[in-house]
Amino acid sequence: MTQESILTVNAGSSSIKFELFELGETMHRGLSGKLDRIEQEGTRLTFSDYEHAESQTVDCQASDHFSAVDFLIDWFESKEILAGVTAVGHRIVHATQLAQPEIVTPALLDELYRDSQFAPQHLINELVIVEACQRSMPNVPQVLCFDSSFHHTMPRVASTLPIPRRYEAKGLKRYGYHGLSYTYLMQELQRLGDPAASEGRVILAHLGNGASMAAVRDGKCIDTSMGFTPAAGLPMGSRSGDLDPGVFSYLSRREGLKSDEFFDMANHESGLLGMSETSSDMRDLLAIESNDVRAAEAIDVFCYQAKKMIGAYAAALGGLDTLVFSGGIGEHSPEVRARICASLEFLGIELNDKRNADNDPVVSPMVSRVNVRVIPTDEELVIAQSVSETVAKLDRSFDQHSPNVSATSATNQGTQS
Ligand SMILES: Nc1ncnc2c1ncn2[C@@H]1O[C@H](COP(=O)(O)OP(=O)(O)O)[C@@H](O)[C@H]1O
Ligand SMILES: CC(=O)OP(=O)(O)O
Ligand SMILES: [Mg+2]
Repeated sequence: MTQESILTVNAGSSSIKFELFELGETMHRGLSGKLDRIEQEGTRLTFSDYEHAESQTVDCQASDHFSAVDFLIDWFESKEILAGVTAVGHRIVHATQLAQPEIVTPALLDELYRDSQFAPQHLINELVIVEACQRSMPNVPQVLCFDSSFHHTMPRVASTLPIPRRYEAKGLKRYGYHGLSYTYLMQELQRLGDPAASEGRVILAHLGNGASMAAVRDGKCIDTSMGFTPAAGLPMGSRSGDLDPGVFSYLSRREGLKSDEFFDMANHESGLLGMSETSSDMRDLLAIESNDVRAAEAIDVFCYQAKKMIGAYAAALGGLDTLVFSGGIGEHSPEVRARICASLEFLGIELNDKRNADNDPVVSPMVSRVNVRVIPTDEELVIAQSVSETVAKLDRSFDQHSPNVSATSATNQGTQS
């Protein structure tokens, strides 16, 4: 019998991650993988089974995101991965209004395509893969899980952009992203028994290729560093983060830079990559910084801006109880955590060198005013949980209206033989 499962899809600007959660009495992790380096040299698919953790790699001949999606769906079908899939969950970075996961409808897809300029590097890529999954699994519910939902609790003082009021009616405000990661981190804080999870002042630092922070008071987000688009806030792998608006007007007047060129510069050529002129990857820069002043400066700017953001959020929260590092850099780099936290003792932030070097779950000393934690994020689990809850709700409403129909019985008849 085919194993029933939920498929999660997390499409980013240059990668698509997926994972199967097998359904039984409890959910079990199955196959997972990542198609990365999309639109670069050497696009490849790496996958592994949870049980047999050794990963395998397949080369992918894809010139753009669209052909990479086709490649992935063909690979799923060739491996008969989709036959048991009863629901698919997608990470969608932006939805202007929606606070809860939603089952996709044609009207919702149209609305998201209309809004795609809110997150131009992400949203189109994500919607293309939703449609590909719909074509391949026409009878399977596709659940959209929104990054921006986590930040709906932000007060107006944090979400309002200081530009003429008329633009707000057109949707120009600060939305915030990385919300699925933040949802997981708050869930973990709760599970670990950290009292600040429900009552207290928490800063969550998701430092990956994209980087942001969120300030959370009594379990609710009150501010976050990404804003109208995911290009705002901290410097990132290749995104600038916050920029003086004068930079665009100056470059457009002096160098004739067009808005599309400015977009590419700020999103693809800036951040660690732009400052180091070498790489957007923190590991590469840490490896060469002792001999390369540009790499050293790029890391310094990244850590300095992160430190300032912590100071700003401690002020917004009226103090700090817990600081969480996550994302590829936050989880794996003792050096970056140490540089960010240096001289923040006045806020109660201290690191224990040994624990920090070991990437321990708690990297602050045993007795410390602020708990400094390292929590590996798990956006996939949040997506799978949301799918399971959303489909259960759908089942209940089917049960009320039509007792013989069940959404979870809708396995992928489109690909089953
Ligand atoms: N051991 C490490 N030390 C420093 N940086 C690391 C380490 N491992 C991963 N990283 C960095 O994490 C970043 C990628 O983060 P990740 O969260 O995996 O990215 P994505 O946003 O694509 O999900 C890269 O800059 C990478 O260099
Ligand atoms: C929203 C965002 O920046 O996501 P990522 O870090 O996955 O690029
Ligand atoms: Mg990520």
